Amino acid sequence: MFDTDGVYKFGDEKKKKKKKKQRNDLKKGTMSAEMSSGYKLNKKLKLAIKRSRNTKDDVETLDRRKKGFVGNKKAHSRRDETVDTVPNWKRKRTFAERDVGEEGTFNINKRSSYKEGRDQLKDDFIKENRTVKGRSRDFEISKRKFFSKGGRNYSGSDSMEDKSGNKSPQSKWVSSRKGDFTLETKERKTVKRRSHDVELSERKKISKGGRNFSESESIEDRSGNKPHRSMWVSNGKGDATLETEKYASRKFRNAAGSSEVSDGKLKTKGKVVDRTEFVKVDGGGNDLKKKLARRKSDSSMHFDQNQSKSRRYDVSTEKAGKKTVQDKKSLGDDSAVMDDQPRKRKRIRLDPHDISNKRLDDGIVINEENKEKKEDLEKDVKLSQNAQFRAIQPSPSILSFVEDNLLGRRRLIELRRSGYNIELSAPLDNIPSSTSSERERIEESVFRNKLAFFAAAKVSSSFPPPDLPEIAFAGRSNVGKSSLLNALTRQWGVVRTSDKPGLTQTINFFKLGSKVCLVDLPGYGFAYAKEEVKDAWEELVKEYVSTRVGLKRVCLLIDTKWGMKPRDYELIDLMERSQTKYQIVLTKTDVVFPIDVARRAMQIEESLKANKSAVQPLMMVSSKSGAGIRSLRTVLAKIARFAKL
Ligand SMILES: Nc1nc2c(ncn2[C@@H]2O[C@H](COP(=O)(O)OP(=O)(O)OP(=O)(O)O)[C@@H](O)[C@H]2O)c(=O)[nH]1
Ligand SMILES: [Mg+2]
Repeated sequence: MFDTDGVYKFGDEKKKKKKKKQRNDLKKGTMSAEMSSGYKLNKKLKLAIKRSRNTKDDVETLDRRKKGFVGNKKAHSRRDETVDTVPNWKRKRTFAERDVGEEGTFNINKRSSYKEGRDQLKDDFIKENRTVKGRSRDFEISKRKFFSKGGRNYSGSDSMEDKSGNKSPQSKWVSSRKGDFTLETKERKTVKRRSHDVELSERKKISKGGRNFSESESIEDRSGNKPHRSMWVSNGKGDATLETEKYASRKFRNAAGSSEVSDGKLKTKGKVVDRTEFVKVDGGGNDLKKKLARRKSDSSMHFDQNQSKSRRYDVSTEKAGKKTVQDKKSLGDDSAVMDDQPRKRKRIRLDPHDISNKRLDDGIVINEENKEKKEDLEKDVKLSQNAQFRAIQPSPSILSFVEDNLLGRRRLIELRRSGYNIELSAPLDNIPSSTSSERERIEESVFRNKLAFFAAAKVSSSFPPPDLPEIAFAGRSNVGKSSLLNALTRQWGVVRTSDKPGLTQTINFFKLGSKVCLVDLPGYGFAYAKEEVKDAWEELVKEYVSTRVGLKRVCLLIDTKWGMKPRDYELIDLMERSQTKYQIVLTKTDVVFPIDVARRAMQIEESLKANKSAVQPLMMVSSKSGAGIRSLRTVLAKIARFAKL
């Protein structure tokens, strides 16, 4: 037989007899199925070996091909397809065609040409078989190119499409390529039995996760073709194709035992994105490939998320263990999700079982609600305080006092209309309707005396002897105690002032002539000082106001804007207990409206109605504008005048 020529030349007589017996058994049909398949496979392998050795002897091969062109149209067409993929073949075929056309030697022998054509077909199969095993990278690439190029030329010519009933253009494209299916069949035959079974079981499990894979399997059964390509085709979507590519690459690795595929994209096995690029590159001019390329960017994010999954998938594929199946199962699920709802991948999918988001949101809502409620309550309290303050109706005496002394925030035009010289720094300290360009003299002679500092005490033991009646100025820090001393005496700079609370840290004694002593006390409450220091100040002040002999009056200064504070009440209680006379002096009245000055005065008077040591009337001053200063001088001058030690 021609197909055994060259094969049995290398064997001895025993082998020849054995082979002959096998051949006869095969012809008669007495050989077992297992022996038959082994015999056929062995024969093809030997043919392949021979052909690989004889690839360079061109003369005989050319003659065979020349006859094959004539005797077998299918072989001709097949060779025509593959010629594009192998440049050497193309060159040889062109030479052969030219010879055939010129010499006309192709109608020599019909039977021999038929045999030669069949031989050529088998050669093609074997060559392709070798390629699948990974021994020819170039042919692998060219085969892929051929697949991508030649598919559309045969569109609709395959009966498989009709059997499967798949109307998708992708299925047409693939199923129409009959040669592809044949190749796949050959590839699958060369795959090791074990890996083949594993792959089949894996594919079945993967197909359970996605509707499209199930459809593809049904198509396979009906068409009778290999499920691998059917999957690739019938999914009709880029994701399914990716799955197939992964599957194909795995199969190549398993079949050939080689991890080196010539395409650089395939070398990065674990990355599905790269395989997508591979499809994109190879599928030039195909709509499906364009879709894949378009959808690559959409699916890349999803793949990136599952990248670690894919890596595990590849590693575990080699092991073909239980975990591999689980991973593939999950991968199949993902692909099924992508196939079913590709657009939903763009959305941020919230896991309904993920309680963290839900609780977080709920918590935020609850907290916000609580915060809003608290804010509302606080606002209500504040509003109620403000409402209460606004609801205060000052007495006529207080209102008249405020208006007479131009207390509260006033415009310059008001001051001018009232007869004050607004050119002076403290016009309200001037005499109204005065024609003098200078300030009038202080009406109280006591306050015309020079103010002189003579003692400072941090502790009670440092207090100077009580030689003069004393008038002390107490109050919170920054309330304006030191400024009031300067305003009363018009001697600016004698007592140091600052906008920072806590400047006065000792009890400072100032003699005002020989009649009275003015005492500047350190403030209490907020101040830029350590807590223990402030506590010491407070204790010193309390000791002074409660024990100081010669203390005739304590001017308790209250900021008009803020009113009485708890520490003010503490000092008041102390002075009440020690029966120290004290008089409330509202300061900084120039920063609030006149009506609010009157309200604050009314409020404090009402709160101190029952206090026995509180001296009426409540005084209202502004060291800045000078409002109420004259009235306060008058009150304090009486003390100095009538005070006795
Ligand atoms: N607008 C306005 N500001 C004032 C008035 N009295 C004082 N000030 C300012 O309030 C700030 C504090 O004044 P001080 O006299 O130092 O207050 P203090 O009570 O002595 O403060 P301590 O010594 O820290 O306890 C200074 O910047 C003053 O200019 C006033 O009647 N009106
Ligand atoms: Mg001070």
